[in-house]
Amino acid sequence: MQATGRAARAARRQGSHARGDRASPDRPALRQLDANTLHTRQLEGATAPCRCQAPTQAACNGCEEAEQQRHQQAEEQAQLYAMQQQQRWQELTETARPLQQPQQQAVGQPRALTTGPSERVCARRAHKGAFCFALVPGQASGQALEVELDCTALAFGGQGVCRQDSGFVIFCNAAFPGEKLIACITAIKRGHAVATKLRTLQAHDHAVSAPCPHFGPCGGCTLQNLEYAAQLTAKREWVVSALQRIGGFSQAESLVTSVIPCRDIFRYRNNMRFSFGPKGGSHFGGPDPDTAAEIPPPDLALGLHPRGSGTTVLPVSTCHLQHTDADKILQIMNSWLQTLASEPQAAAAPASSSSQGTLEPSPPDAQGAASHSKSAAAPQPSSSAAAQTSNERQPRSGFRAQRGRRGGQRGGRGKHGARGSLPQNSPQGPPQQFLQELVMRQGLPEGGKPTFMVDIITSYHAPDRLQSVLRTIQEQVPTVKTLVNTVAATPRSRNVKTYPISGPHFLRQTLCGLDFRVSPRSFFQTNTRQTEMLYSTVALMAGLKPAIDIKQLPTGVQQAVQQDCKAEGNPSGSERPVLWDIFCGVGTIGLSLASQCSKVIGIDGAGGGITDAGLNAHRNSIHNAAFFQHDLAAPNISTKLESLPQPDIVITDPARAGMTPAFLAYLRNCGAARIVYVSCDPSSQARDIRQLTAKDNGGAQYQLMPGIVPCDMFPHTAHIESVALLTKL
Ligand SMILES: C[S@@+](CC[C@H](N)C(=O)[O-])C[C@H]1O[C@@H](n2cnc3c(N)ncnc32)[C@H](O)[C@@H]1O
Repeated sequence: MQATGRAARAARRQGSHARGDRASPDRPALRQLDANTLHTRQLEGATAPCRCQAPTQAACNGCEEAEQQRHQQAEEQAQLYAMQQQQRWQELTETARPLQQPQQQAVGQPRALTTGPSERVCARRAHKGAFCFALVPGQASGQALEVELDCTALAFGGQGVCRQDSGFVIFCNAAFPGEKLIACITAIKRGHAVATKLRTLQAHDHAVSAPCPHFGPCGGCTLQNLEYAAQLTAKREWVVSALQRIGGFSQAESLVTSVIPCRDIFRYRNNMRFSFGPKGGSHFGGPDPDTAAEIPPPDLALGLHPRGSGTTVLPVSTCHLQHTDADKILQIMNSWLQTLASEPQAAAAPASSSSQGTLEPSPPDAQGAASHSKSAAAPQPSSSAAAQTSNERQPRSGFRAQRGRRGGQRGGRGKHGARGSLPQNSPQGPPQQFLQELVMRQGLPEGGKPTFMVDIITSYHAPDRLQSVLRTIQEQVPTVKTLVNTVAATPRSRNVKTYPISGPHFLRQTLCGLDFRVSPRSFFQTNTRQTEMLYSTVALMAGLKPAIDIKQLPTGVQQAVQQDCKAEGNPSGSERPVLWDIFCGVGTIGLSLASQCSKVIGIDGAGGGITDAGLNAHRNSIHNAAFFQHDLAAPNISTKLESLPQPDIVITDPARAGMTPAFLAYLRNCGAARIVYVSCDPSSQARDIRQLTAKDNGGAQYQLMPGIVPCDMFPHTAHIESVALLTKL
């Protein structure tokens, strides 16, 4: 079993080889591949991007093999868990008693545990990378275990940590330090159990009332009822703890500064993604998502996923993290949805979907008068090559509102979801099969007056069906300057096209004194103002001048980045360093520092972002920056980058997964004097730092400098950004 597990892990780490290519993954044919050539694979009824390097689906066989090994390993693990469960169960039942009446609480009704062929269900869920709900052999149907817990800490991800006298840990949702509560055990895992809060016996130490009416059931904010100062304390602790546990830095407590707080803790998000889906409050006590297809189709709702469910949608009328104008748009969309529900199906579905959008352009303004007048008549798809969505690195929460694989009627590929083909002019179906997501992005052009881009994501192109609601939005919310319609066969589809409907086909953002354009599916940091704090910290760690007055940073952070990091002066010794902006998005970090560098090289896997980055250099008259599209997770990445000028400073800002071992090995050899590591996941950051600082790991060894700076980009959510400086020994 161990050998199988190792093989599967190795296959996953390295990516698989194309047929007949096992011995030579660096063959020239493969070197030409880039992110556009990535294909998808089919796993458990859902399409997922395949990370292997085969040029086509047909050429790929390794990933399939690795998946089979992963399945086998998961099954073996599930059997092991089943044995361990019995033992854990006894430990838990000492303090537990059967739940008499399942109770409906704000946090959700406990899921009834059922007797059944638990091994089969366990194995099935384990395949998907998730664990089973505790289906314990011998437990009577409808019974769950109620336990009294004391919460002592908040774990990364926002779960309350409740330690039993024996030391056994139960993670409980919606539990906060200092709180005494009653909870229901929902899963027992290898070293811990998972519980759902039923009711509070004694409030937690820093309780405040949450202003949002959807707080509780909504899966978006999880910390809104925790005082902001306590949120910051917990977030700093997550960074410290990851460095200790995963990075192996026992003195981490003294390495991490206080958190840079966010000035505006509400209405700070410039990007919100709401889902259309079957209406649901809480997953617990509701239908099993795996068997949802067997129950009658629920009502269609627009909102965020409730806590604990990735398949149903909690209807929301407001979100306190977005601008009030975005609330208005949300309400217009919700009213429209109600009218659709009350209309007979035929009325909602015009006979032909082939006509083009005929929406009246919004009144011309300084920003987009020209494109307003022509785009509605002849919508042209934007590039379908971009591999990333605008939300690529957003927190895994209600905000990243993606439907699950089998979410009732609209999950899976469905009839329009044939691999590789994007449905056009499909026969009209019910709204459930048409509407996928509503994305609202807020721009901040020079002058500081917000503008909005509204993107309705549908499973096929039928602009007539959106015309009435888009017209209402334009009439009632004048700050909406851009309307687009993205067509994606499935929510996770990579084969997508964005059709402009009205207004300029991009958003404008002012950041660090520069003017950026951001296309509908390009990444941009979600908290624009706080991004200036983040980038200024990055600049100081790189030994460069920040865009803001350093006095805006907390005193502890100022001291750390100026003194402890000895960030004054240029580390490379050369007058103007060569700076690499790795995972550069639309080029924001590199371009904001370009005036202090001899060259800026930006690299990202998303073609759309790279195109924007080039245009951004041009619109800001920056001539010493160049941007390249490369998949930095490719095993042969070093050969693709060898022709670029060597960096003095590397700024790396990967997505949540962090960097691959192959790319980390490349970084150790790239010769940079400094690596500034920006991350939105302390765990993957700590893991990668461990790789870069390890002795005898090949290439140069880096040392982690004191003054790791957490920066709160996402108040009220269980997410934290952190910036670390590594210098070459
Ligand atoms: C967190 S964003 C950072 C963007 C940018 N630094 C910023 O501050 O706006 C992460 C970026 O990594 C890119 N990315 C994710 N996986 C990648 C891969 N395998 N290869 C190259 N780029 C990747 C995404 O396209 C995205 O732009």
